[in-house]
Amino acid sequence: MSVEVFYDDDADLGLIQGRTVAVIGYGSQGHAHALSLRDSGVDVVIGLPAGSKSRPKAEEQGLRVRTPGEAAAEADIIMILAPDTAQRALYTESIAPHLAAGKALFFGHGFNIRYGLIQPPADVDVAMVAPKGPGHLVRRQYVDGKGVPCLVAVEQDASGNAFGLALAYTKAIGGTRAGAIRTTFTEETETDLFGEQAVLCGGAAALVQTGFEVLTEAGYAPEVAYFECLHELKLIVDLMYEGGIARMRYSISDTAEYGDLSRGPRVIDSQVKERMRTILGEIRSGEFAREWVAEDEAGRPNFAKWRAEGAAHPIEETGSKLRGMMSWVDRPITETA
Ligand SMILES: NC(=O)C1=CN([C@@H]2O[C@H](COP(=O)(O)OP(=O)(O)OC[C@H]3O[C@@H](n4cnc5c(N)ncnc54)[C@H](OP(=O)(O)O)[C@@H]3O)[C@@H](O)[C@H]2O)C=CC1
Ligand SMILES: CC[C@](O)(C(C)=O)C(=O)O
Ligand SMILES: [Mg+2]
Ligand SMILES: [Mg+2]
Repeated sequence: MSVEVFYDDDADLGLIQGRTVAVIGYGSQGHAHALSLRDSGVDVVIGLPAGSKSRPKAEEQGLRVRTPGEAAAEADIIMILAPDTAQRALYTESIAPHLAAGKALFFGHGFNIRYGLIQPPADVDVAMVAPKGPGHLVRRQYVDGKGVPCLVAVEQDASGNAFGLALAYTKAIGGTRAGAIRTTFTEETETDLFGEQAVLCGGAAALVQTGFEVLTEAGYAPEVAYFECLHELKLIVDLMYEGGIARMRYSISDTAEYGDLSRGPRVIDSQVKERMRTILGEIRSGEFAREWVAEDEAGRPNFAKWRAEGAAHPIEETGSKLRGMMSWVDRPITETA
């Protein structure tokens, strides 16, 4: 592999065990990091605003909960796991006043550092530990004695051992059991945004909706179109997840495979690839970040409109009826700890 990968034996838990970590935010990632850090012998304090609905959840787990400013003040390492759009104001109001030489500022995603929205002082370590999976999986794997691979990066090495400290943190949440890959804030941020926009979320959702529209507009039953364009996608993606595209092609019929090989490149053609390059260009130039920050500051009018349009798409009504027939689907996502 061309990347550097680090495992448990490369990381020294002792670097973090004697120190206090403030986990700011207790959502998907925050709860997983906090509980696993605590179970790894790290002193953890949670930072949440007074009215946060996450407070009772953290307190039920026996965690010490303070305001973000109080938590930042008492911690040596401050991990920001609040929503990306909340981080700039949170940093300015509650974290920056409590930073001092020798402290470390950690992130779970590089957005605010990559786009200069947060500019920490030169005498603190700035690092990232970004698990490559949702927080509930991160916690479940840790509890099962396993781990989710993490991307680890250092933006600023004031102490001379910021990477060692980040690896110790990664070990404490189980990441080095699976492997920690060294990257940069720039690489993590740009690839994460590209993946979610062009392929995983934006690309996949538009592909599913468009396929459903083509079938239903041609007169096919929405229920049948739903199965073909959305429901079965999970079966196909699970095969890819387990063994790559090759395994998926091994498992499907020859008829499906011939259709895949001959028609797939006609759907996702060179023009789509060119538009993907444009989207990557907007991410790299900062255009997307500026647009998203402005949208957020304006109260998210387009976000709300597009979200409502998506929720009103006919595929949602069809899906909600069909999922009612499948007792194993629609299970709420519950925390395992
Ligand atoms: N979700 C994921 O799987 C992944 C997320 N990340 C990154 O992790 C970070 C956190 O994301 P995620 O866990 O999804 O976030 P969530 O939306 O799940 O949780 C956010 C948490 O932050 C709290 N919060 C909201 N505003 C503030 C504030 N001003 N100060 C302090 N806490 C606040 C929320 O409290 P309340 O409940 O009251 O709203 C909630 O507890 C982001 O940088 C994200 O990009 C990285 C990898 C994967
Ligand atoms: C794919 C979406 C993601 O990037 C993630 C869970 O990794 C996110 O920002 O939520
Ligand atoms: Mg991601
Ligand atoms: Mg993301």
